[in-house]
Amino acid sequence: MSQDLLEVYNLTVNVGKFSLKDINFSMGPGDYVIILGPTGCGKTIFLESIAGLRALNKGALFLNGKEITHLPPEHRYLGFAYQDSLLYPFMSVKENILFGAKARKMAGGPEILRRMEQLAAAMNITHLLDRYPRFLSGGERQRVSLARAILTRPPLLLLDEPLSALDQQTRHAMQELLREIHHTEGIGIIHVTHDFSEALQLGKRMLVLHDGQVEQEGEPLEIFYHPATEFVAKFLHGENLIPGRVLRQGGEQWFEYGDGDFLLGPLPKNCLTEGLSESGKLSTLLIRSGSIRLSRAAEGPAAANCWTARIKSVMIGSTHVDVYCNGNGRWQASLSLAEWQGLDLRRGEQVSLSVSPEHLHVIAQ
Ligand SMILES: Nc1ncnc2c1ncn2[C@@H]1O[C@H](COP(=O)(O)OP(=O)(O)OP(=O)(O)O)[C@@H](O)[C@H]1O
Repeated sequence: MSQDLLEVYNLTVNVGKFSLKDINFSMGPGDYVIILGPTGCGKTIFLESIAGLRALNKGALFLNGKEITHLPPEHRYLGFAYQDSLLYPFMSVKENILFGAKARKMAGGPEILRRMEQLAAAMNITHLLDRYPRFLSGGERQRVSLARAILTRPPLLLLDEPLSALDQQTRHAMQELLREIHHTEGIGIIHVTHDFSEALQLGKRMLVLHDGQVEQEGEPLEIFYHPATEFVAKFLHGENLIPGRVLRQGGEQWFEYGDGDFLLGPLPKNCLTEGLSESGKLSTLLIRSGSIRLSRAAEGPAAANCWTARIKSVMIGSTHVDVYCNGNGRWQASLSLAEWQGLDLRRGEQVSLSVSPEHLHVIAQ
């Protein structure tokens, strides 16, 4: 039986008025886990608790089956890269990168120097090795911090927004490098980010934190299309969130909104929080903007899950176009630039909007 790399039981940490509350979590040796959440939800405190930089008020931590709850940080041998780098100002870049290895009495050998040079080359910081941190840009400091955290091949790497200061091109290159390091070296990674597209690029698993608690856990795309709560839906920019009620008709369930004037469905079997249709409770429908089809206004009787609307505004991006429409509510549809050009539509024109039932997702309020 393969052992978990990290097990977290009922982790509770109080810092001033803030608390991380009863977090339970485990990950295998090769897992890449994303921690996502708004500012102040406790992402850094969570990483710091695992690293041993914050004492637990309650709970226990195990690394490779061994309890580390009370072990000092330097005996946990984890890698940690902070968002703001935290490099030692009186050490050169090279000395900073080698610092962790030195603390573990690994420095000096040709092998560790070769690895340092390889990492520096991969991160494009070879030319900076003799510089001091104050003469580096924010993005350069982040790359040095990452090289320092990875150098000793820790079993678990904790990354706190490690790519936030990088321009888009360097960020993509570093995401690629992180993926490669994770793949080839089998290092487990917990990566904190605000950026959902980064979560999609890197993580197979994601924890969404909210106010010190785990709000939802799962695969990033699954959470994107099927958020468990309104908070998660809104945090992941749920474009079309419509208040209404779930109705049972025959053996099927439908979503009624707009004071009972409109119906969408039947709802897919897997999208409901239990008992919603029986209780008649207010709930919220989510339709992702990419799941709404937009076409020139159709003639003839309206089909199921198809309605007429008028284009209110259009936002043209480099790869896709967001079209905002009014009709049976307010809607945002997202099209590829090529699709939009093919339709040749303007603001104020009438369009048909439609959605397939499998793209309807209901959240309890
Ligand atoms: N030393 C401290 N004393 C009191 N409160 C603190 C202390 N350190 C952090 N906090 C508070 O704990 C909460 C969680 O902080 P944390 O840094 O973990 O948030 P975060 O999710 O990492 O935020 P961000 O995305 O902005 O980095 C915040 O409200 C913060 O103000």
